Amino acid sequence: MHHDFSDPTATAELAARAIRERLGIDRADIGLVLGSGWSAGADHLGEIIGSLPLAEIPGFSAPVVTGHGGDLLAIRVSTGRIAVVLTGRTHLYEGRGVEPVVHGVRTVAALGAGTMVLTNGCGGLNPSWEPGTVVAIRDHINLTGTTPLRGATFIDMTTTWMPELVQKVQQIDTSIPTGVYAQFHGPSYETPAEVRMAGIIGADLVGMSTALEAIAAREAGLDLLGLSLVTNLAAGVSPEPLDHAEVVAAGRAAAPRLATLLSRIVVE
Ligand SMILES: Nc1nc2[nH]c(I)nc2c(=O)[nH]1
Repeated sequence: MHHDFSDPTATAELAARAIRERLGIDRADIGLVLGSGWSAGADHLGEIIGSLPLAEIPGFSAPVVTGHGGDLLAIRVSTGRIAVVLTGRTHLYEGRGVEPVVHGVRTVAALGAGTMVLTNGCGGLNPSWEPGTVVAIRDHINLTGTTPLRGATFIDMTTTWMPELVQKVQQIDTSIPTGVYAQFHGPSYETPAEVRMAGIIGADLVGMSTALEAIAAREAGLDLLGLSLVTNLAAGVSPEPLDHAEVVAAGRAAAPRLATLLSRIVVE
């Protein structure tokens, strides 16, 4: 499939055209990326208009993380708005460069959407945030050493994570705290020392996605909301070593609540 990112905007337009033609929609109002643990997030959003394997859309690839959907869904929510849902994402650690990582965000913008919801699974630094805790991202720290921006694109990042959308989430569910998300390159999890560093520089969450997508969303002028599912305590926060089975179990247990939360955010 098409993986020419010499002109990322043109590739996003190609992807948007393929989605319009194949799914019979002329635009989208909101885009969502479903990260680890959020796969049920699309279940109650509305009537599925159609779906496409990501690998069939220009610029996208099948996810390398098994168990992650790998489709793009178009859904008509009850208000008549169109949601485009990406049930998989490309991570920086796949070594394809930064453009494929943010291609989903740019494609959603090319479809005319005004809002982007990025969800992810992550490690938590706060010991009281048990696996299954949902945290609304209020700011991020990009520790990847790269960026999707090229040239003199000095964009302001002050309100990258739209405060009004964070407030909306907290009105929907007052138990949801806010936090600062730090993106590491991955694919290794952090060492305890790296987790301590992340805490010292102000992070509450550590992950391997989302910050680069947020930069692209800011560049595209999308209103952005980020929701993290704490699937594990970050390395060193608890004496237990990281256990992938625990990550999967925490995501599965939280799934019904996440689906309800997303549907209320999208519809209200
Ligand atoms: N970097 C990082 N990414 C993650 N993704 C998940 I799920 N848990 C973690 C974690 O503890 N650290």
